[in-house]
Amino acid sequence: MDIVPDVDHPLVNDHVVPDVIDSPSLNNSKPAQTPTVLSRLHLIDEEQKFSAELSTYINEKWTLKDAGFNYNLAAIFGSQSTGKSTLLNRLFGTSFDVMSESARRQTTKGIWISQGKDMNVLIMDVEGTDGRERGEDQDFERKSALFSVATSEVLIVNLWEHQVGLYNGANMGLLKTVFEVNLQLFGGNRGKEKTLLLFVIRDHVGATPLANLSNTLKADLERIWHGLSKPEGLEDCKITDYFDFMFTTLAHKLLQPEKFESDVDQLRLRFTNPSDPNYVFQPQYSRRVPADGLHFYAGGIWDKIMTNKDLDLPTQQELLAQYRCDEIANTAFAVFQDKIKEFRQPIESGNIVEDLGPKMREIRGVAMKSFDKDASRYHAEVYKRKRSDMLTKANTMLEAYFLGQLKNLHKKAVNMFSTNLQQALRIEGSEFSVVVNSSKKEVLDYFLQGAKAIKLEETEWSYDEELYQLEQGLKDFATAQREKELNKMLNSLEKHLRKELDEPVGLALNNPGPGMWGRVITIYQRTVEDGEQLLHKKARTFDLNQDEQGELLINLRRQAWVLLTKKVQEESVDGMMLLKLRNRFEEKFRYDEHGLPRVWKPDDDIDTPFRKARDETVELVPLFAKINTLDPAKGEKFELEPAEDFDFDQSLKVLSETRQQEITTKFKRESDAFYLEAKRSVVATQAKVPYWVGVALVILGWNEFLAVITNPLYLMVVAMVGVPMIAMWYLDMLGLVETIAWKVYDQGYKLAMDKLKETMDKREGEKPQHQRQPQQYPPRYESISKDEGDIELSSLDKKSQ
Ligand SMILES: Nc1nc2c(ncn2[C@@H]2O[C@H](COP(=O)(O)OP(=O)(O)OP(=O)(O)O)[C@@H](O)[C@H]2O)c(=O)[nH]1
Repeated sequence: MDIVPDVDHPLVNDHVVPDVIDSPSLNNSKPAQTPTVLSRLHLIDEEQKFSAELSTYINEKWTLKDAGFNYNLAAIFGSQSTGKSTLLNRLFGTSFDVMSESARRQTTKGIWISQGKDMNVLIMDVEGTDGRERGEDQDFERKSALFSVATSEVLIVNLWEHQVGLYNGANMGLLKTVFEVNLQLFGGNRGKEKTLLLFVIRDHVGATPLANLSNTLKADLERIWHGLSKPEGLEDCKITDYFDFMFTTLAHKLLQPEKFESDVDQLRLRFTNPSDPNYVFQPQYSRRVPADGLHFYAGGIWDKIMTNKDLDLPTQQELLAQYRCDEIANTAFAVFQDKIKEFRQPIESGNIVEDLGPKMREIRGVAMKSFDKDASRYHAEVYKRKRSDMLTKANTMLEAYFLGQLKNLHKKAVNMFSTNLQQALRIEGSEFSVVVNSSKKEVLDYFLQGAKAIKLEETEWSYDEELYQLEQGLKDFATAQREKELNKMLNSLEKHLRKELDEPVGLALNNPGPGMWGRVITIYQRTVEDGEQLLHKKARTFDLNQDEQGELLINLRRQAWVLLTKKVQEESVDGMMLLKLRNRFEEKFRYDEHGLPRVWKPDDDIDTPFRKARDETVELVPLFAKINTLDPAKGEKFELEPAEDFDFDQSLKVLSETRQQEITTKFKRESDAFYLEAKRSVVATQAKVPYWVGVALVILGWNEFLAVITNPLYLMVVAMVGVPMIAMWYLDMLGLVETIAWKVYDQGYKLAMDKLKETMDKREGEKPQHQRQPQQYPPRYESISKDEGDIELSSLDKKSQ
């Protein structure tokens, strides 16, 4: 086999990642005792494909995920088989393939990358330049040079001592390529991003001092630089604008192995010890690519190189920053979203989340911190932009909760206002306007405090609109509440008015007479005065203005008046009127001037007092025709302002002409009963049967008497009819029986006549038209005159006799 491991290494198969390698110690030349896992990656293979595993290696195998900028990247260049891999393995403890001593063939193909042992340094072992294996095709050489310059801070140029000064050697061709691609990459950014070229001169036997060798190399480099065709505007640029140079030598590995080892140890310090005067990873060489973004950045660059597009590093760095910042933001945002989820349910169900402001602030802060930690390493402008995007996005999501909480605060404030108002108004003597103002202040303070607590910094959230809405809402609520309370007050005032009016007015009307309406108006005026005083007292409580007070007073007077007229109407329905008239009539007819009940004697004149009493009573009816509004106190007529739904004149009317007549008629009929009763009481005292009539009755009726008492049937009939008759006679109720009998007779007669008329109509209808006779009916009950209420006194006299 051609390929053998380095003399100090165990066997390493070509392109196979070893599991365990005994790496040399980095601090001294003795081999390390502990086996160490070191993984290398074929970053760009022979097919020029970029490995998709770089990210996995960085994050998992090399544990550089959180290294940020705290890592360095170097690449090694040089002709084939010049001990590049050997040097790297020695320097960094890596496990790159090394060619066997015997067969001088290319071992490194493409680009390999590995982490240095116990250090945050990544090393790229680049395929050696020679042209022998790839023929004259320098394509890959150029591509790999471009890739290495774009990504690495330090380029190690490996060459044998005897190659120094051979201007046309492979190394000089390589360096020319490096210079060209560097100009292509950083042409416009001169001085900003420099690359360090570290020349390692191998197999230095010591005949020519390093200073001479480096001067020769420098001269060659200058010459190459001058020979380059530079881009426009950069014709005068110097090589030192883009490169720093460092030169060192290593002893012959085979001839001076110990010296070789100690040289390597010294050289390693330049890579590992920042305080070393020749420390290579200086900040000016950094490509500013955080470790977690290297896979994207390097992949993007290789992609550009392969597609032969202009490779513009700043753009690449911006692209990287955009990609990574988005990735970082998404990760941070996922955690953020998960955390804020807990607010959703309570806010949507109308609750107020305690400490929402501090909680939102903390969750947002954690998300932004997590973003800042990783993203701040990237392109400053992009980072700033992405940070602002993320903040806006987070604020937008939180704003929904801010607004939701505001709404809930608003609702709660209104509820508090309502409860406070209700409670305060229940307290006796509390003034509405004072209660409203203090409650309003309290709930607005509550709302403002809650709203301020949830307004986060770096937002343009505003609660002004909600505050305005709340103020309006409270105002409307207070107005409605005031209206309600006012109505309540007016209702109780109405009750008060009714109480004040009802009884006195009823009394006044039950004692009808000329001064009746005067008394009623006096009662009304007194009630209104009382009501006005109450209203004035309440006006202060409700903060009523002059206009409102004036309107309420007008309403009060009208209301009292309506209540009064209602009472008058109630008192003047037929039943009440008849009662009033009957009472007055009884007073006059049944009682004497001393107020004692009258007992009529046979010689007494009943007709005259009856007529007088009835006429005087009937005279009262017209009094109820209309309310007389003459105020006795002022001596002038009282009047109320008319309104749309109130007609004062109409309200004065009590009894119409027709109703007056009806009531008069009804009353007259009722009074007849009193007259009859009076008459009957006189007849009863007159009806004394002579004694001989009794004797004659006994003698003449003896046989009949015996026939009756001996015949059970007769006896029963006599008992059934006679006993009730005797009882009624005894109780002086025969008059009533007589009245009923007459009524029954009258109704029976009417029914009979109607039936007869019906039969005759029927018969007449069956006859032909020319045979029909004009109808004649028997006269109705004769004793009822044309004016039904007026019973002829003569006929009444006849009947009573
Ligand atoms: N003379 C001498 N030979 C060395 C030195 N270092 C390594 N070699 C030998 O040089 C040969 C090539 O070594 P590699 O490390 O494979 O060289 P390379 O440059 O990586 O080779 P490619 O990857 O094929 O380009 C091996 O046989 C090594 O033993 C050295 O310092 N001096």
